[in-house]
Amino acid sequence: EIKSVAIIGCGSMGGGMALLFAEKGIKVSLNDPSEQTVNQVLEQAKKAGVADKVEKHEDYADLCKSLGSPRVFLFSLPHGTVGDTVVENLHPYLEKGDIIIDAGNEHWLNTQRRQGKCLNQGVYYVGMGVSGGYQAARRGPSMCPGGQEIALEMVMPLLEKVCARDSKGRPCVGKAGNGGAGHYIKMIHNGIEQAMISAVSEAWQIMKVSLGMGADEIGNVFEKWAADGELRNTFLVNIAADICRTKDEKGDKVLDYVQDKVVQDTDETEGTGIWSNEEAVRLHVPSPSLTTAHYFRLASADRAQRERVEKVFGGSFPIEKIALQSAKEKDAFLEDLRQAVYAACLASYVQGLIIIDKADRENKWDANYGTIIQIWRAGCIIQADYIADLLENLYKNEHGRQDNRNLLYESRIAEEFKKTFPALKRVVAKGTEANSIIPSISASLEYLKFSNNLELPTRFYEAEMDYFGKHMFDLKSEPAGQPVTGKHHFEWKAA
Ligand SMILES: O=C(O)[C@H](O)[C@@H](O)[C@H](O)[C@H](O)COP(=O)(O)O
Repeated sequence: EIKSVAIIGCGSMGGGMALLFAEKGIKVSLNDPSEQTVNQVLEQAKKAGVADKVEKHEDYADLCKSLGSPRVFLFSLPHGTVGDTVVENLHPYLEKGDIIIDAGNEHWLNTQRRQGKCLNQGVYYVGMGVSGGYQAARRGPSMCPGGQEIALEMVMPLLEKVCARDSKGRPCVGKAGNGGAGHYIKMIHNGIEQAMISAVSEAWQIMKVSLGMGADEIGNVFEKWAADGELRNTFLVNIAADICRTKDEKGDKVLDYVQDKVVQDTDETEGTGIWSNEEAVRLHVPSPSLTTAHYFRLASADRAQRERVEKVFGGSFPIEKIALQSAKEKDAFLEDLRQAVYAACLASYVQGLIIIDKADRENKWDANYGTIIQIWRAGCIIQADYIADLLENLYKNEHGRQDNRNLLYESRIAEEFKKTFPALKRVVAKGTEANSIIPSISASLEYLKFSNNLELPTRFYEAEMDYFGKHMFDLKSEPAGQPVTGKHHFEWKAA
């Protein structure tokens, strides 16, 4: 049984997990290049009454000596080369059977590379997505470990001690799959997270600007949405109500002085938001809800550019009121808005899970979809009870499946989209009329429209590409899925 763990990287996530492990009786050895950061955790450990369980170690030799067997090292580090440097510096002190758990938002290819490298030394390397933000790291996060079966088997009891649990008390941790599956699935979680946050934010602005509602009234609507129905206990809707109501010590609404930009280093080329969308494109998975949300984030991040463009345009396109004649009409529109946000959230899940399925086939991770849904049931940012129930039932007996797991093939999913489609369309129609900014909600509508249509305007798209590029088209008469496609070209010239 694992009774001790070394935490390398004691920032908000690592520090939170250190205290959590200590509270569960695990002996914790801390290491972080910043003395101040380590001392902060030691201070918090004192306050939490677990000072006897937590100690700091400046060098790796000392850190390794402090651990019982099997020795477990948990990394909470920024993605990129830092992880390689730590593995390199730990290398001389590592022994056969040691286990490294990388709990950062690392790129799955880096994880797989390090898994291979460490295995040469008989050291196991688990790439684990940890979700729920710093609050969850302290009280019990959702965890998505992937890697060698034997290592997952060994660490699971430790992780189940500290993980989030769902409303039925079930642990939100499980074997996500082998290789880099754990970090890959967390990466896609973050892509879905961005799309859901975008949809909730778009709904917020429609209520605030186009319906002229006050912060408390909007907070009440979010609370109502999170209490029951398709958005019940959706984490991002739960916190949306809090955000609308949060006041500072002077009694001012904090949201009122938050700048409208999602912080993103404009020269940042890494990060789960970027990678998840690169994967969508690379694997040919149409994921407009995810990708649009990411572009929206990028556009927001470069405020200076927006200010300059606003000047060139002589102002932005004014967001207008949505004319609603009565309280009854307003309630009906708010209900449409609720369904539209739900449809955008479900579309994000569907797109994300199709990406995971394609990558899983490519990398033979033997990902377990029932487990993925259980991991996302609580403690994580995309937690959404109704969607989890829906998918849990679908994935009940998923093992041994042959065909690809495209959730759009599921009649149960089709029913949900058909049910919400009219409301989603009305919101996009009224929102577009009022110049509301609804990139993810409208992208989700387009996604539903082009995903089941057999007369797409892409016929003309292909004709244009064949006209100038000899792109070779299929014939309408040829059944879809023909082994060889694109056999026909025509020398287009107006007769
Ligand atoms: O589950 C979580 O706790 C979040 O998904 C977290 O891991 C995520 O990375 C940041 O919220 C996004 O931040 P950036 O996209 O700015 O890295």
